[in-house]
Amino acid sequence: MTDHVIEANGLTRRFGSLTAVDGATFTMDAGKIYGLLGRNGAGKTTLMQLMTGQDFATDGTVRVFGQSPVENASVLQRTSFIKESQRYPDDFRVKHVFRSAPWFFANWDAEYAERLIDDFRLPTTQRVKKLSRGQLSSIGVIVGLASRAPLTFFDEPYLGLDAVARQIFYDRLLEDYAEHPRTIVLSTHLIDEVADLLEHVLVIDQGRIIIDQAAEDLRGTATAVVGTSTAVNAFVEGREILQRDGIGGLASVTVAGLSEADRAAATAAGLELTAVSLQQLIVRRTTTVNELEQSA
Ligand SMILES: Nc1ncnc2c1ncn2[C@@H]1O[C@H](COP(=O)(O)OP(=O)(O)OP(=O)(O)O)[C@@H](O)[C@H]1O
Repeated sequence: MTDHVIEANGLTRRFGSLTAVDGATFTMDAGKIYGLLGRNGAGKTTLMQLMTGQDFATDGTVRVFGQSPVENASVLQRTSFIKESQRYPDDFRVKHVFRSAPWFFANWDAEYAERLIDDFRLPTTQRVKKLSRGQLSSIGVIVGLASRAPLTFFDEPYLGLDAVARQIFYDRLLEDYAEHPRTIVLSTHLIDEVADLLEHVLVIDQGRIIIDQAAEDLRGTATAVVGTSTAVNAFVEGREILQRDGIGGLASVTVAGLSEADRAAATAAGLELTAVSLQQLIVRRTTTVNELEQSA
């Protein structure tokens, strides 16, 4: 027995000739915040639909709480999936969304939802279809937090949310997670904004999981080496290069995996080493050499 909340094995979803999710094998544990990151069309939403039983795998398996999620009430009652494209009945007002939420979520905390409604300044008597894009997103964020589901997915939850509302979301998420640990999967393009929240990162590119690593370890996997072109080029020779920039006689080259001895050697050679942000790292890992050259 393992305590994996999710176990995917060779999980694959094809749409005709397009493979949206391609042999994904990974696990997710209880009580961790995961980032599911990748470029547009990489397969993030499709993967989340497979994990929440809203779509069927073409090949491979996914087990959620040890079972298949498809039409499985015992799994789905423990899962909250907040989607950017969530639709509500036409005549629904904001308060109706929150009144109906306890039907779907066993752990729903109505008092907490009330507090979040105040934080996000949501007008409860307003019709949902009249809400602004950001207000609609705050409904999803509140439902995701107050549902306290043991497994919560946020798929791009903040379309239209302003910077203040996004910060409220991050703060509440961390506070509530500390009191009620659960598995949270955040899919987003705003990688730098959420970087400090994430404990583990899965990066999907063209349907394949290309990074599956603790965020802490991932941060140390790339370093920019800056200095004179001659010194930088000599140092990076034979290493895995993720990005190369330069101007005049100066160069900045991002390389993978430097040991302590490498770092000491770089410093001794008069080179400067700077950390690469999670966002920069992922951009570099999911950009082809051609695209990098074109953008240089
Ligand atoms: N129902 C479908 N029928 C055909 N193709 C689909 C379907 N759903 C998704 N796709 C395709 O599968 C690929 C992955 O799409 P998906 O929505 O999972 O990407 P994503 O990583 O969530 O992208 P984004 O960040 O832009 O939301 C895309 O090429 C998309 O066009």
